[in-house]
Amino acid sequence: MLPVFLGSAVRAAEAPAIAAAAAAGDPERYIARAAHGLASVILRHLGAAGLPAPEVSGPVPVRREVRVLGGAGVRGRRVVAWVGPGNNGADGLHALSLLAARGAEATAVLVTERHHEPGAARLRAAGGRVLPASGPAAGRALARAEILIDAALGTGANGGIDLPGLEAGRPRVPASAWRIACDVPSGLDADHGEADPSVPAADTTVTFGELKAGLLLGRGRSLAGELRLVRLPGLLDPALLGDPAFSVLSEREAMDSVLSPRPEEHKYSRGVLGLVAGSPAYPGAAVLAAHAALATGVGMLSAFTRGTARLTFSGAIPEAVVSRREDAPDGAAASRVNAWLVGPGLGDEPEDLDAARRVLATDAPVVVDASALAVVAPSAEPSPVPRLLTPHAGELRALARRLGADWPDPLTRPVAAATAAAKALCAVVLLKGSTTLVAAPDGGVLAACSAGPELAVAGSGDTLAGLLGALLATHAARAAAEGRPLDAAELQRLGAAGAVLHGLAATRAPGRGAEPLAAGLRELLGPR
Ligand SMILES: NC(=O)C1=CN([C@@H]2O[C@H](COP(=O)(O)OP(=O)(O)OC[C@H]3O[C@@H](n4cnc5c(N)ncnc54)[C@H](OP(=O)(O)O)[C@@H]3O)[C@@H](O)[C@H]2O)[C@@H](O)CC1
Ligand SMILES: Nc1ncnc2c1ncn2[C@@H]1O[C@H](COP(=O)(O)OP(=O)(O)O)[C@@H](O)[C@H]1O
Repeated sequence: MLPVFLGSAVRAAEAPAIAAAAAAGDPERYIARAAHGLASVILRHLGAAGLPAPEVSGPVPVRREVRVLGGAGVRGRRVVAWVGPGNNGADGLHALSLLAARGAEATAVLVTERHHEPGAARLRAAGGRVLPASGPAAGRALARAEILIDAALGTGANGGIDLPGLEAGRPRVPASAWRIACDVPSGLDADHGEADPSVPAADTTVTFGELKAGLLLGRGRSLAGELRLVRLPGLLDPALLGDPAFSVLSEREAMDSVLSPRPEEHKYSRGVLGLVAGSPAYPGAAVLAAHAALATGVGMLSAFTRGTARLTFSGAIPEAVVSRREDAPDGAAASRVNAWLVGPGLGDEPEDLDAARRVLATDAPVVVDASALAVVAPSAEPSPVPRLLTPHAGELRALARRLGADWPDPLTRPVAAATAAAKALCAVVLLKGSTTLVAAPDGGVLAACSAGPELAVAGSGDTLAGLLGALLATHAARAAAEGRPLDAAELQRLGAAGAVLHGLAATRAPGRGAEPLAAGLRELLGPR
């Protein structure tokens, strides 16, 4: 898991080391190291060697398009940096001088009058140019740029960007230029990912010290592009850094959460999922959830649906045992259920909501999705097995309204919103979005960043719900065999794993829309 911190926490945690370096007569110690990391990422991208490897992480487990420039080597490459007034600009100047020393045609475009003079002097000494943004030479350099480094503002940015040089230069950069942000795209809020329309988008962001939450939340997810982390050992004071805002689950960790059946297992020992879903108005959601559960791997699917949805469901999912809705959760077909999924296409008639309430009153693990969220009530006590709730931002807002809860807004403060809801409801709350956050009642948050916008289709949430139901059922069965219940931490991890797998499945799906996602999941997980 990769920890992610608020940008403001990283900024606070670097202050003592920076002050100490300055007091020791070495004020540029960390700037030089950050610049070395930035230049090294650019050189590697160009297939050029020349700098000893810094601590650069491999790609962060966040779904991105990686842009590759044609050609090889750095010699003669036209690299231009927007350079601002603070240390971010200083990083850019130092990185440019490293590239200039290796033969790049390096140009700093000063977007403010104030800038880091030693960095500018070093760039000139290495053969690079330093130009004011207002002059014609800067315009010409920008118009020919192959690589554009955004070093205008870093974590010291406050308010909207007011950098006339940046504003004027932006339209003149060729669309083909590789845009690389130094630490954060200029003007992006590094805590929450808020950004006004003036924030320039990057293809790649090279960030320093630790990953900043704003790069993964809100607009940051698309503005930051591919992420590279350059660690600067000794820079950050752990006491000031505090706990991560959240941690990103890797693909490997997600894949490892899927249990393979043991040779001696039978359908009941493997895990039975009780599916309370589908209604005459929404028969398809139950089918989508069922396909995803079967693709993830359950021993048996016991579905409880009503009206004409029963026929639709039986026809589509021949291996499921299909019962009447009123038989959940007490009928014979429910006796072996290890975990429940309630909600996809459930409907909101009184009988639908009654069924959801009955399932929530059991002490089996349950995924609560879609309209079943309407029966969730606050709880002072955790149930023996916590619930996994799967709202998107709109559903979480509706839940807060119904309960009269004063939770932060899930769109602008998703980490705080999911955490507040998890605490108030004593449940694991999986807040769906382009970055999906999974909060546990004890306050820890995990994140899944594998999803792309192709998941923004009706029915993809039903697929996620089925996937999550299968993970819960198989793990609950395994835990029961070991004589223990699933705890909140396990449920949270399974929630995050499911969200990561959902995003990965979309990359393997044979077509667009929600229906092919289950095939993508089968392809991803192989026979289980
Ligand atoms: N420190 C280190 O050794 C290390 C730090 N690192 C690097 O330092 C970066 C942080 O540097 P930083 O603290 O100097 O802040 P930075 O983001 O460059 O800008 C602040 C300047 O911009 C100005 N300004 C602010 N908002 C503005 C606006 N809206 N419109 C216009 N101007 C605005 C602001 O002016 P002020 O408002 O204070 O008058 C101030 O002059 C960090 O992101 C990383 O890249 C790495 O090298 C690792 C080691
Ligand atoms: N822009 C996006 N990028 C990545 N994932 C997305 C995006 N939009 C939606 N998703 C994912 O798609 C799913 C949509 O779920 P939901 O809104 O419940 O849809 P439905 O109920 O119609 O099936 C969620 O898992 C969400 O995280």
